Amino acid sequence: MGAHEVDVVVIGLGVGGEEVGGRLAAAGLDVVGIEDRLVGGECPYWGCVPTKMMIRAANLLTEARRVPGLAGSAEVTPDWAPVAARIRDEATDDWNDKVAVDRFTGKGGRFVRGRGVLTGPRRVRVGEDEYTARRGVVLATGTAPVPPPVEGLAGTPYWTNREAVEVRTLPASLIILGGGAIGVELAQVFARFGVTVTVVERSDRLVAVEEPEASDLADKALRGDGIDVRTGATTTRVAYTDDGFAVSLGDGTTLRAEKLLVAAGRRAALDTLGLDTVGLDPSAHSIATDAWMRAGDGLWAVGDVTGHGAFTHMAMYEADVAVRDILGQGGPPADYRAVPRVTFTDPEIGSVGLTEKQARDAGLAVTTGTASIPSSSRGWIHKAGNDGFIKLVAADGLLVGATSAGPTGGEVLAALTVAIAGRVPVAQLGHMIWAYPTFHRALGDALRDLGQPATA
Ligand SMILES: Cc1cc2nc3c(=O)[nH]c(=O)nc-3n(C[C@H](O)[C@H](O)[C@H](O)COP(=O)(O)OP(=O)(O)OC[C@H]3O[C@@H](n4cnc5c(N)ncnc54)[C@H](O)[C@@H]3O)c2cc1C
Ligand SMILES: NC(=O)c1ccc[n+]([C@@H]2O[C@H](COP(=O)([O-])OP(=O)(O)OC[C@H]3O[C@@H](n4cnc5c(N)ncnc54)[C@H](O)[C@@H]3O)[C@@H](O)[C@H]2O)c1
Repeated sequence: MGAHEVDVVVIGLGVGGEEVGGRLAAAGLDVVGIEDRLVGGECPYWGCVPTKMMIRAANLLTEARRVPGLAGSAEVTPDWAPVAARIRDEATDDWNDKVAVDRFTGKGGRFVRGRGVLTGPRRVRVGEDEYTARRGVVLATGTAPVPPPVEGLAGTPYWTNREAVEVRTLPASLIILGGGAIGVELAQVFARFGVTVTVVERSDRLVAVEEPEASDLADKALRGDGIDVRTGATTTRVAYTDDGFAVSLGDGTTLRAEKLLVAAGRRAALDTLGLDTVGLDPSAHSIATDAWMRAGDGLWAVGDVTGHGAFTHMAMYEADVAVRDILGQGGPPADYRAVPRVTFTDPEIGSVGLTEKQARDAGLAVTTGTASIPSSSRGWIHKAGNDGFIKLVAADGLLVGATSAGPTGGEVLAALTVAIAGRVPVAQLGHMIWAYPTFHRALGDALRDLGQPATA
């Protein structure tokens, strides 16, 4: 057992922890970074990066299928092998983090592979070693999938996003429990590669955290890909035999498939972190932080564990705030008014800030404006695959939320994010020049619908 004194200990070197640890080490602090799995975290190995490679491949297939009527003919033969190879060779190094560990130690950080546990204020144990951190400890331990409490599910070989990303040979059929971001993105990927997919969603709509119009669009898109979408569905039982999975629903239906993917939400695993030793609640859903990501004296938390939105850009943002606080560099504290998020279905669903309902529930005097992408100039030109819309939510002359769905919905979202973050008056947005014929020019239509005299 060794006792060590350092400046900062970072527990969890995923997206947020690697950013904090690397930057503090590069600034000259004595930093120990602890990671029990792979440095880089969920995003590069089982999350954003490989799933977006899968989506890129699936969308290529669909674009080729849209050739007839627009550009001739195309014969499309899906093959998962190049996708599986790309995930192994280009994204994950076959789930080896040597490059990431070297990146961290190259900045001067000291790396420890193991499970870090708080043992008191500014104190962390990993294996036989105990670290005292002069400046403090940063918690960046992310989230893990939560299997729903469905009879028979535990103990079956169901997939999480891990197995879905690692698959080499596609199953013939797949049931997905959960129609949130993971569920809808992966449903479309596998369906486009020829897998028979059923999505079972407990609430009455897909991507239920988004605007109802976005849920309708996702529903239409998934059904258009031949996916069997069951919303408002209660899963009562799961059984597994050599023939595969049988999922019983509350309406008496039994669904069968070769594989079952559970994408029913994720949660921070806080109960084994030793939070009680620093006066925090180990049974909490997330770690409460102030605007400088402080969770206590000499204690910071960043990324998924803070519960501000499980996104890589959020982990990076909060990492930056924490680093500036630890180094005493000042600058703006965390501001969550303009958090963008993109569900990478085809069409992409981007959103920022509040939904209409959230804004009304907050007591704001809300007005909305919408525009249809297929009726915009660019949408009409685009034709096949042009579905989408823009919805603006305004109050007191400012945008407080927006959704941008369409072929490049996530990219169009950038303008709306700037407008909300920069508090650009909607009157000013109405007089802006939007390039013709871009997808983002439909913002002018939505502003007109909002009552702004947008340039025609
Ligand atoms: C399938 C999928 C697709 C996604 N797609 C997107 C996307 O397109 N865009 C987007 O913005 N976000 C996406 N996300 C979310 C994104 O991956 C996360 O928001 C991001 O990884 C959060 O970073 P983090 O540092 O908070 O946590 P993580 O990346 O989860 O890292 C936490 C790390 O802490 C380690 N750890 C935990 N406990 C301990 C301990 N006690 N000791 C030592 N180490 C510990 C873990 O092993 C892990 O490596 C996706 C997620 C999934 C699952
Ligand atoms: N593009 C992106 O940015 C992206 C992509 C994937 C994941 N993520 C992040 O990862 C997080 C986790 O993703 P997720 O999709 O697992 O969670 P989620 O919380 O977004 O969605 C889970 C869904 O499962 C449903 N559900 C829960 N229990 C169920 C049950 N028993 N039967 C049927 N449905 C059930 C919920 O109603 C919900 O709609 C997301 O919230 C997101 O922040 C982001």
